[in-house]
Amino acid sequence: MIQVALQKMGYSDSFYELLKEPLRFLTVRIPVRMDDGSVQVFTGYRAQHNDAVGPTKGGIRFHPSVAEDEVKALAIWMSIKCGIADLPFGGGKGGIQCDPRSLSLPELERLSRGYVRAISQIVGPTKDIPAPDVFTNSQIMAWMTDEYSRIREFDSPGFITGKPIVLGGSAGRESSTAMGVTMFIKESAKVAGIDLKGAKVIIQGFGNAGSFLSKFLHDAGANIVGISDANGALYDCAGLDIQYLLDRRDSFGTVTNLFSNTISNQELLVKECDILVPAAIENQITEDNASLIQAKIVVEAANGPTTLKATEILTERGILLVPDVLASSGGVIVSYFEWVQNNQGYYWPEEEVHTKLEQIILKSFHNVYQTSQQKNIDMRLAAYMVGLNRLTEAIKWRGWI
Ligand SMILES: NC(=O)C1=CN([C@@H]2O[C@H](COP(=O)(O)OP(=O)(O)OC[C@H]3O[C@@H](n4cnc5c(N)ncnc54)[C@H](O)[C@@H]3O)[C@@H](O)[C@H]2O)C=CC1
Ligand SMILES: O=C(O)CCC(=O)C(=O)O
Repeated sequence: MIQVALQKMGYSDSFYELLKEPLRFLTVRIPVRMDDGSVQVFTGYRAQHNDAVGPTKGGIRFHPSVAEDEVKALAIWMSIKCGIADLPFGGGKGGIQCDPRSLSLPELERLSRGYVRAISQIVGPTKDIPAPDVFTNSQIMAWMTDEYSRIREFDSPGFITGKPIVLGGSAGRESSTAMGVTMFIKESAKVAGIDLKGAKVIIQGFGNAGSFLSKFLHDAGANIVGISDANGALYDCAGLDIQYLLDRRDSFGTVTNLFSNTISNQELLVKECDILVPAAIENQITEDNASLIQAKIVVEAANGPTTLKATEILTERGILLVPDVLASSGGVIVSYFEWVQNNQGYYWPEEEVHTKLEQIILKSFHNVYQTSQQKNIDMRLAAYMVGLNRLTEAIKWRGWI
């Protein structure tokens, strides 16, 4: 995508050579004392895609399938995402190969602190600012802030975002990814001529992004007919009882294990709906199921849920696809606000955060949508062209190319 976008923008191959890989990539090994006295060694990564625009920024994922290529791709997507929202950041991302669901809280704390010790040389408020992602949360950000502050010997809230409010977190950050997706859904429903009231919505993933989203859309009058988690999915064309599901989900976004009438994640994606929101992991909509998707709009809350071949199939079928680098930007936008507030030591009320978030989201959506209309290209390619603009300009001004 980067190559195609750069060619369309008239940039030389040198730009692609520079941007096709992260500038820096660190692999670390983290020894953790387990509760039974044994030591387990975990592998972690931190990728910094490009810092021409400013410090790199992006979440940390704890998941059994975290891999080098995945972390690199996620860091590159963060550069595009920050570019579209016009934030003064490049892209970064981190991850630890682990299953936090099988760790005790003390083990999780030791692992989180060990990771910060291992990457502390290359991160920091003016270098690279992490945040939550899959299976990480504000508690983990709090331990990480504390560890980093101890290493540096001063309180450093600007080292990481997604913190609890009492440690310098921003009002609205926890629900910001979903709030952003909700705003994108409202705008895309308008251009697709869909009334959100009564629209049937399927959401894959019931964690931070998916669960808040189900609440916001339900409150906006949409009918949530399907949800899922790592164990399975629930579908009811008459609509699910969202409040009941929210009350019963665990801290890892799992709820379907309480039901016997579940279907698989793959079955859920092709069920009847108006709006489909993948909000879990990568590579869920592929050439195997893209022709079976029944939604009129697909809004990617997750990073990388749709392959490029599937993007082509959906576009040919006239389905409006709002790509990840645009649709999931609410989180990093409010993370930027959190970092700004930490740097100022002055904190904004939630309404101010929402107003500022909405301004950026509306501008981003219409920039990308208009580019796609004017150039007759799909929203993903348009998003890459908009997102690469600031980065390529910064590279030129710095004289790197
Ligand atoms: N948390 C944030 O601020 C942001 C998250 N995202 C993206 O949104 C997606 C979801 O992230 P979060 O909600 O933060 O994570 P989370 O850890 O809070 O929730 C993840 C959800 O996905 C489900 N899941 C995990 N593995 C799965 C599998 N193999 N198949 C189906 N479902 C599975 C989990 O059961 C859970 O319901 C990810 O792609 C993440 O990168 C994007 C932007 C910001
Ligand atoms: O909030 C952030 O800084 C990054 C969020 C993130 O990892 C993402 O948008 O994928």
